[in-house]
Amino acid sequence: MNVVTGEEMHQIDRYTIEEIGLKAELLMENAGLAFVSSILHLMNKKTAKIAVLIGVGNNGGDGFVISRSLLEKGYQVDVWLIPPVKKVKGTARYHMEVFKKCGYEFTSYEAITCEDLVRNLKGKTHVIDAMLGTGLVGPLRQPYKEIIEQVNQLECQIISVDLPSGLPANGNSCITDAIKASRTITLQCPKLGAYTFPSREYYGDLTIVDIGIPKLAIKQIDSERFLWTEENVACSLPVRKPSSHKGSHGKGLIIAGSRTMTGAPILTAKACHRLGAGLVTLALPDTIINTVASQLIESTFHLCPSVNGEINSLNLDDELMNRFDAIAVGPGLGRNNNGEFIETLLHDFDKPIVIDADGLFYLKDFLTILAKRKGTTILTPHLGEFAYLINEPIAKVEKNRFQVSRDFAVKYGVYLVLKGPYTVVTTPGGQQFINTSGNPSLAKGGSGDVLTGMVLALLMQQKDLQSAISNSIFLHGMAADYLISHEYSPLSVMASDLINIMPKVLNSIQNRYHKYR
Ligand SMILES: NC(=O)C1=CN([C@@H]2O[C@H](COP(=O)(O)OP(=O)(O)OC[C@H]3O[C@@H](n4cnc5c(N)ncnc54)[C@H](OP(=O)(O)O)[C@@H]3O)[C@@H](O)[C@H]2O)[C@H](O)CC1
Ligand SMILES: [K+]
Repeated sequence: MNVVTGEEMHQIDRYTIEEIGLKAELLMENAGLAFVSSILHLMNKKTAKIAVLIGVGNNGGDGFVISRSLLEKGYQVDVWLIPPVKKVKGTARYHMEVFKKCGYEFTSYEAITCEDLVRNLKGKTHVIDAMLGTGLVGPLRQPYKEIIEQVNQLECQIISVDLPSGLPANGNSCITDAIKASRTITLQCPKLGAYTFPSREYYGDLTIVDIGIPKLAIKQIDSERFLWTEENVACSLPVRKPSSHKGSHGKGLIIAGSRTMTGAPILTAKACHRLGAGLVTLALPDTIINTVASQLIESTFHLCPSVNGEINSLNLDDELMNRFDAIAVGPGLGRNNNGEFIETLLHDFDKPIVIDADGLFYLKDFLTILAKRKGTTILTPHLGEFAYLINEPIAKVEKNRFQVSRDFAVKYGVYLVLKGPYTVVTTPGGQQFINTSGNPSLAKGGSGDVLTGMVLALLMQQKDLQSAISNSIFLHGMAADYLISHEYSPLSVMASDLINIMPKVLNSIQNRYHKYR
């Protein structure tokens, strides 16, 4: 599913209307009806008292269709038109006339004061925000500003049409005043701002509804941003052939661990086994082998000479190294040596390498080598690690995370996994895939180590690397979602729980989508 900017959405609308010939009035009707179908379950017809706030443009036009549809169904609805009536034009005007001809009325904000409106809204159970949508330009003007300030203080449910009014669709501009919705029903394509912070916090729960825009119109924009959903995972997870053997599912090497971080290699290796890797070897500092090996019965081990309890060199000749199909390096390595073995890997190993955690810390010194590397490289930083890697403040990375991660991935020819809420995977070609699973229970030590093992496992089993990476991230988040919907709280989930619950997560996805198997 494409994730679009406001401008891209307008291009899609234009193509649908002008080239394909679907009438704007019909699209608006579809939009309003799809919105209503998706909220009916939230409203009790006997007790719901609904207000619809209608703006000057087509978002307001959707509001007229929504109001008519709810009134036709017998709901109690008060409708408020915010701009002067004469300013309502085009498709919105058409639906305003239809609304009136059906015998319904609205109150014009022009004729009353803000206090009158607020008094009325205080008695409502639901306010539908159809004031402003993707056509917002610049800082919010009056009278929307004063109305939005008041609406945000109400205690009722606020449901926004397409996006919360006052919020820029693209998310990265400065937010002054915007509706703080309890729920947003987005029309056809999710907007970029819904996956950017702090913009996302204004959306509340997000639902995306189909309003009948043809796929061909969406293809025209040549967008490079997509959502990666459960359905994408279900259709692309590897299926084992009856004739397969352990060599068919990859031989992975994990270079991890140090004297003070013995848990990281255990988590990474266990997660890698759990997601189906054929063989997993752990390269560890020689001093911690007993501690780690006692927790891992499925892995084999390679001992590396250590200094200060951290790996100092790999002690792997080319032949030995090239027996592996992929390598993951970084979890719990420590930062007290010079990390020259990372340079060796980048030079000598031409198959996929996943670099995480302290591996990324060392990588900063070898970025020129990274840019020249022929083999595939996958970097999995969180915001802080990425900000350090590119020498920028965290706040700047957060605000422009789509742009900065794209710039980096294209410049260095890597797959960049920028972790956090709505983790973004950027391919070396610049396409971006936004993850839709997960919850704040993942913000805990060890959860990144688990993800690294999962990425390593799937990339050895799937031809398409982007699917392999996005699937690992989705399953990792889905494990956290599964846990908190089954008696865990976001406080209690531990990284090892993600690994332990994975069989149930895989089963649930495979059962639900058995048509793809
Ligand atoms: N996705 C679809 O296919 C469909 C979407 N629909 C809905 O249409 C809106 C987008 O409609 P549009 O008319 O382009 O935009 P808005 O509804 O946001 O209104 C734009 C007008 O708002 C005024 N404006 C702009 N910026 C500000 C501001 N900062 N402060 C106050 N007012 C502002 C301005 O009007 P003026 O008269 O004041 O100049 C703009 O012209 C989309 O979001 C969907 O909800 C269609 O229904 C169907 C298809
Ligand atoms: K809106």
